[in-house]
Order: sequence, then structure tokens, then C-alpha cells
Amino acid sequence: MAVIEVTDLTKRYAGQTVLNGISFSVEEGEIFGILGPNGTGKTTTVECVEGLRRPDGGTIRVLGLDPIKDGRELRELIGVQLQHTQLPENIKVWEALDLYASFYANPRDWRELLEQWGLADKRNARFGKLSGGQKQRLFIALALVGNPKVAFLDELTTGLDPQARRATWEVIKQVRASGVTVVLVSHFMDEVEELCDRVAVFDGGDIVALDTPAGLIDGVDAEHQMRFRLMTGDASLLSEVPGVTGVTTKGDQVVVTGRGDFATAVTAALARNHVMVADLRIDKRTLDDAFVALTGRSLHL
Ligand SMILES: Nc1ncnc2c1ncn2[C@@H]1O[C@H](COP(=O)(O)OP(=O)(O)OP(=O)(O)O)[C@@H](O)[C@H]1O
Repeated sequence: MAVIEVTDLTKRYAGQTVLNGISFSVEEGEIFGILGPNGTGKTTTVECVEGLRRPDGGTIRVLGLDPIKDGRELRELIGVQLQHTQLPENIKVWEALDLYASFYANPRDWRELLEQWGLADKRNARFGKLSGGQKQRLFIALALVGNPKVAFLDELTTGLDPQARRATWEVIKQVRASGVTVVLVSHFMDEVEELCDRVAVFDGGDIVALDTPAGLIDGVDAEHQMRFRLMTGDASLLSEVPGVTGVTTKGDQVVVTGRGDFATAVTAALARNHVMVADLRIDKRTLDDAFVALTGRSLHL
């Protein structure tokens, strides 16, 4: 069942079109990633879906509701991660959670969230005194305190160290397992690859691809490489193998470049021709490769 349905969404600012009629749907219980370079309309899209901005065209339904007309009802059912400037420096952690819980008819017990997000010993700390990672975890806890059916998380692990990022991913998986649908705006390829069931890649106000992370990687016809050490035989025959675009040999080291599933064909050709190799490695294609192929740029400049 789709919990979010967006059809032909358009948005202009001062006559300039920033969303060109995009369509997508988010299924119940999935983590749906929104990925794209800066200024490509990700925040605008998410804020239209949340009912914070009014579209110029198209239709949006979230849990069957219209985010503008049914805004009050919808706000009871969704959780939105705040931006850093939106909490006073001197509010205590428990006060913030208690305050946000009071906005909802059926909130979660925020003490549980303190435990779940590793903030129990910071219960009485003031927001301004928290570390970047603790602030980030508090924002996620606040997005979940209303017991939402859909949570919108933006730049989930910005400012967290590698260990804290992994810990956050594990808790987000638990959130999904509890049945909450998550919309995740992210700049981190590893995070999207680890967490998202499906990803929409935004570019220039359009969705240029929408698939699972593995599907996006497979769908891109980027060149990649396999390497090995030649033990016996001749590697030059590999240049005839379908998909292979280049073979370079330096001493006994061979690098084969190709497209698609050329590695399987290369391995078969090696076996057929009794060429013995060692230390065979295939460079894994990544979501970053797919992203570059789709948008012509990398997010990690
Ligand atoms: N309130 C506004 N008034 C005018 N222009 C805006 C407004 N909000 C956003 N824009 C412009 O619309 C375009 C899309 O912005 P948006 O914030 O949706 O992109 P984004 O993909 O979320 O970018 P980022 O990754 O930097 O957050 C940008 O060119 C931005 O400058």
C-alpha cells in the first residue's frame, strides 16, 4: 500500500521552475531515500509532502490526506526532523521531548526514546550543552515522539562519528521494523546503500532514476575493472571477450576493463583457454558510480 503518492508535482519560486512535474510513491514500511546534488528540489519536495509548502501543480496524498487541506489531521500522523536552529539553547532534553509529546494526541513514552537513542544520562542536560551527535539523536527522537506513521529524516547522520553513524543506522532499521515508513534525505551514499529500500535520484527538478540501490548500481553501464596475476598462458585473448573494453598487462599483473557482466565472461574464457590466474579482484561498482553516471557529478567533491 502506498502511504505517499505524488503525481506531477510542480513548484516555482519567483517564476523559476524548481520541480518539473515529478511523480513517485512511497510504500508502507519502507525506507525511501531522496538523493541529489544541492539545489535540485529535494527539500522543496519533502516540504510539499509535509504540507509546509504549497505546490503550484499536481497532487499529493499522504496516508490518503491532502497535506494542505487536511494539514491539521496529517500533522498528527507524521514526524519531521527539526533543523538545528529550531530549539532554544537552554531547553533541557526531557523538556524538549515532553513539549513535543504534548503536541500529539497519542505520543510515545519519551523515556523509552531517551533509552533507545542513548540520551538517558543527558535527560537534564541543556540543548546548547549537547555534542553534535547528541543533538542529532535528540532531533531524531523528537521526530518519533508523536508515534508517527511516517517519519521524515533529513541529513540523519551529519556530524556523527563513524561508530555513532552505524549505531544510528541500526536504530533506524528498528524504526522500520516497528512499521514506521521513513523518508530519508541524504547526501551519504553509504547511508543510502545501507538503509534505503528504494531511492529517488533528483537532478534539476526531475527524478532521473528511482530504484533499489542495487538496481541503480546494476542499471548503470559504467566501466569497471577486474585485476589478476597471470600464472600461465596469455591474457591478450581476453580483448575478444564480450563486454571487455581494454586489457593492459604490466609484468604478470593484468587489468581488464569492461562493461556489464563482463567479469563472468572473462572468468569463463580464462578457464576455457586453460589460463591460470591468481589474486583475482573485481572492483565493485558503487552507488556513487551510479550517481555520477546519472547526474554527471559526484556528491563528494
Ligand atoms: N523560498 C524560496 N524562495 C526562492 N527560491 C527558493 C526557495 N526555496 C528554495 N529555493 C530555490 O529552489 C531550488 C531548490 O531548492 P531546494 O532547497 O528544494 O533544493 P535541495 O535539493 O533540497 O538542496 P540542498 O541539498 O542544498 O538542501 C534552489 O535553487 C533554491 O535556491
